[in-house]
Amino acid sequence: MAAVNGSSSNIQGVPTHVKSICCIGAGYVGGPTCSVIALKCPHIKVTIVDINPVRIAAWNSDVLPVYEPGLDEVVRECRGRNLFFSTDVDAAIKEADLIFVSVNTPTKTSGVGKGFAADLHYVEASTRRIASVATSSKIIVEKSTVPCRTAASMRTILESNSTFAADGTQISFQILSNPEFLAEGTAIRDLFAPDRVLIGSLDTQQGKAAANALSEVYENWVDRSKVYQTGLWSSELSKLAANALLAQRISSINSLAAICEATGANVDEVAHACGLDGRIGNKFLKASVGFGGSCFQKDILNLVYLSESLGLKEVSDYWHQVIKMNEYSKERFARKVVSTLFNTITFKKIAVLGFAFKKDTGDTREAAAITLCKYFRQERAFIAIYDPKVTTNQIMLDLTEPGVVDDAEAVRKQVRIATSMQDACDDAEAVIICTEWDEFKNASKQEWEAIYKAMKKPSFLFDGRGIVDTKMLREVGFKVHAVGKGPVIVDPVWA
Ligand SMILES: NC(=O)c1ccc[n+]([C@@H]2O[C@H](COP(=O)([O-])OP(=O)(O)OC[C@H]3O[C@@H](n4cnc5c(N)ncnc54)[C@H](O)[C@@H]3O)[C@@H](O)[C@H]2O)c1
Ligand SMILES: O=c1ccn([C@@H]2O[C@H](COP(=O)(O)OP(=O)(O)O[C@H]3O[C@H](CO)[C@@H](O)[C@H](O)[C@H]3O)[C@@H](O)[C@H]2O)c(=O)[nH]1
Repeated sequence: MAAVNGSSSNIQGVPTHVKSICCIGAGYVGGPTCSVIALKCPHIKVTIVDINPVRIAAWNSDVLPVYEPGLDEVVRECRGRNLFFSTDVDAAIKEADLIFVSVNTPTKTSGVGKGFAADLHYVEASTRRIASVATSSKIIVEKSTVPCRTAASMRTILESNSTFAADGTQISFQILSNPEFLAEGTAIRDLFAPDRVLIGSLDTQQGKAAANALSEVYENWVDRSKVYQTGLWSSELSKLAANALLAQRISSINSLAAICEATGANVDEVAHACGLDGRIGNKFLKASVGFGGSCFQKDILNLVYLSESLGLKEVSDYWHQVIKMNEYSKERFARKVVSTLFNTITFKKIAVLGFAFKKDTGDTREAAAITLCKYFRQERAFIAIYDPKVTTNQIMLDLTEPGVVDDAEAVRKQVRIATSMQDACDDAEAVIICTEWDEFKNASKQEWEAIYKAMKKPSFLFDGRGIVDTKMLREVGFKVHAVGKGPVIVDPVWA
């Protein structure tokens, strides 16, 4: 293996051929994204750093902190070769000629913009760290999802604090926006073959040179035609816009699911019929209990806040409705469970299949299952949860109300973590499918028969993801409710 280190050439202080990359933030984005860069660019040294030593230790172990199909193989191939995970943030900053800032940007929980605006203090801390330790010119890349014009704040911080290199020349920073579009569960596939790579830069010679240097990194495996260079603000806004448009489709189909249930129409048929129109397209029209994940809600709230700050109240109200519809979908589903179980689930056992916000990830951020389980807890049900990837600790943490005395103990009494579908469903009155894991989707008729046999009668099944064969399950004996597919048939004479 050739040496991966070495200094790069530059145009007016902008590194033009990237040799060393630092990624600040070893999370769901920084870890997989920069591991794939290391795999595809063996001539570049990639160091992923984080202030969280537990996370870094996990990245250096056999059990990575992020579950993603294909990620283990990527990391195994490059780690120790040109991919390194470290807590030494300063050393990695100093060595790099390009730095990805890939830290978390959660919704603010206090202060101005509470509940809507993005909390940018992790981005600012990283930027200040770069400014204080850098001893050479660098390209700084916003990978985190940020509000429009964040790059301007970063630039001000960097320029106000920039120092001199060893040869006496002032060091300079070029800021790029390069939002990430990967979806969890398919991150490696998405990174290997992205629909597009978006790079925003200032419209200056140095800005363009920096954008070209980053483009050159991606062109090691992505066709140049897929790299789209724009202005900085368009790039920042495009990330929020893309997520808002995707989430809007889900809220739209979920609103139609409610109409389907009231009329007897089938939402899958409606989605298919609409999706056949090339202008509409068939993707992202799967009705569900509601969308989850760390991004959609956070980024739309960010867009709502941005619009309101700009005095665009109607625009802000418009996007806020996407979130409200999602909340309504989750609540409508939970209410359906209670009303179908004869208006009470107190002391009844409810089996919840799936806790992650989607399949093929262990991530539970904003998962619909959390909202449902909290609702069931308030109705004083006993809950048995099975998820193939989410840990017991994570589930207990997610269901415990912060600040409520003894709630952790109460959760332990009310919630049991099961080891299999069958284990969760034994003696239950109802099964609730919250995540579309293949294990649930592909369960055989015999498996469902065994589950049915072990449940209380009547046995109800609520499919929040539209994945099971409702006809087959009705043959087995279940009373089935699937989102957007008509009313629950409790008594066959009503059929
Ligand atoms: N999760 C996704 O699928 C996804 C996809 C696209 C974009 N994004 C965006 O990417 C960003 C990161 O998301 P994530 O899911 O990876 O978050 P994450 O919480 O999993 O990871 C962020 C990491 O940054 C670290 N960090 C925070 N401040 C730091 C600092 N000053 N120095 C070093 N490390 C620091 C944290 O310890 C954490 O490990 C967010 O802005 C998010 O909106 C996420
Ligand atoms: O037709 C659909 C598609 C998705 N979902 C749900 O929507 C949520 C989000 O799914 P998905 O978008 O596949 O996963 P994320 O990892 O949240 O990815 C989104 O958020 C990322 C973070 O910004 C972006 O990078 C991705 O492009 C964007 O798809 C999940 O709960 C899904 O179950 C539906 O209910 N119906």
